[in-house]
Amino acid sequence: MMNISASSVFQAYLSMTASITLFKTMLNQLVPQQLQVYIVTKIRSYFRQNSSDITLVIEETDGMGINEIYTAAEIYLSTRISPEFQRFRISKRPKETDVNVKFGNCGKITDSFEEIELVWRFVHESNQKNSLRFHGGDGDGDSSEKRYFELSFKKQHKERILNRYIPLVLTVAKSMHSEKKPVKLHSLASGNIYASKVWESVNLDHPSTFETLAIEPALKKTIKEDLDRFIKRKEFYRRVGKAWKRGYLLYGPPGTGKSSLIAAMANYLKFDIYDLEFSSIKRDADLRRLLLSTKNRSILVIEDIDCSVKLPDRNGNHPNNAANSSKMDQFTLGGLLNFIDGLWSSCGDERIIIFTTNHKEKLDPALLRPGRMDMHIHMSYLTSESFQVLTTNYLEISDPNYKGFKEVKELIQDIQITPAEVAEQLMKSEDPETCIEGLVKFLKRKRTSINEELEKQKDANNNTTDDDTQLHELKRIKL
Ligand SMILES: Nc1ncnc2c1ncn2[C@@H]1O[C@H](COP(=O)(O)OP(=O)(O)OP(=O)(O)O)[C@@H](O)[C@H]1O
Repeated sequence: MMNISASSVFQAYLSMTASITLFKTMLNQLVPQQLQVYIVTKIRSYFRQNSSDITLVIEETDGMGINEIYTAAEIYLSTRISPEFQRFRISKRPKETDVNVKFGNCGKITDSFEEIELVWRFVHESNQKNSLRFHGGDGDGDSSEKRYFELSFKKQHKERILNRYIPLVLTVAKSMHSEKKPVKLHSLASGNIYASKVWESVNLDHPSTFETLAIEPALKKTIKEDLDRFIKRKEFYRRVGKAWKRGYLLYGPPGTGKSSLIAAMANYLKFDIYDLEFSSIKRDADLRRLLLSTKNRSILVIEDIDCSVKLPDRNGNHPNNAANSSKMDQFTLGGLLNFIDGLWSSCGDERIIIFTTNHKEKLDPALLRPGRMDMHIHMSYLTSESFQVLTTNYLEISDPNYKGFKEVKELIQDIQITPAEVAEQLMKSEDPETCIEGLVKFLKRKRTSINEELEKQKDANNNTTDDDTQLHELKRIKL
């Protein structure tokens, strides 16, 4: 038996390392870089590729911009990482809840589709380091770097892969992406009044959800069902030839949760919000440009429609008599309505538009015409049931018989109080009992002041009626 000592193994290792180093140096000196890359690529593809196979190359960019298939593949393949992988890339953007895990040092990723075996590879070429390597790093953004996926499969499946598998990858990635993406709030960038307005966005940081919303449970259910139906009905809208959009009018006193409901809808659907402030728009042309730059799957919000701008009527008659101003610089109600009904909604998909107002009665009837706003939602004062939602959220108390609740509910029935007012009281202490005691006192004070005001009005009108029913009705008038 041959006796091999540790030192002889070590010597052999040293000489082999020296030979490899010498070979590499000679290769680098004698063979130009680009030729090296070419040779390595050829050798690699020779070993990898079977002649009956075909390989699709999906580059990160197509020379003009991001290649959507590349981005989709990255997202899609993150779900296909097998347990034997040893190297991963992880990332997390602000407001994202999950950590994104992508493959790193990638040998190959196998997938199957309709019993077709597919092999994905991720390739990262970097000319900067004179090397070609399989790599998963994000790199430093150097333009000499090239990243792409290779997708290999049997030639005969080419049509099925191109027509069915790739679209599937795109769809899966789209839904995964929209689930994870933070909801954005776009508003008009302020600045030079002469410059064109543009949208600027921040992450919507509004924690409101349907669970935290203190509104009548039946109304909540109706709104959620309406949204669900809207989202599912792409084919329906197409069939009946209507733009895939839905309009909601939210009306009710300040502090009843109109803005909170909008945020809850956006969080529920994962739709971005475009907050359109009318007062900063001067012409139809600006409105058109801004609306056309909104994205699909979004909610366009126009708050306080009754007071944001003095809307001219459909014939262009301005309330302040705009006889002097040319029609070109006017922002007209017609311009807005045409866009809601026409061009804007039909050149995009999954559009929601929401108007809010504290005074529905002041709105131009053209806005309220049937078919324009699909659903009118009345946001009303607090009820016993919605009070319970607030206590669950603010005090973490869901027991309907908790000390003091009975009294609060009786007072709520007697006077009109907004969720915002009660929410404020419930935040005054960390101790629930103290909060409820404070709320009872607040509601009693409010009731007293309402009664006093009513008495004053009665005296002023010389109204001596003792009719209790009338007094009760008067009590429901909000101060
Ligand atoms: N229905 C509600 N459910 C839960 N919280 C509410 C509700 N209504 C109001 N609030 C609380 O009051 C605050 C103000 O409410 P919000 O801005 O949504 O009311 P609004 O009706 O839009 O008022 P405005 O008409 O003045 O814009 C919210 O941040 C929220 O904390």
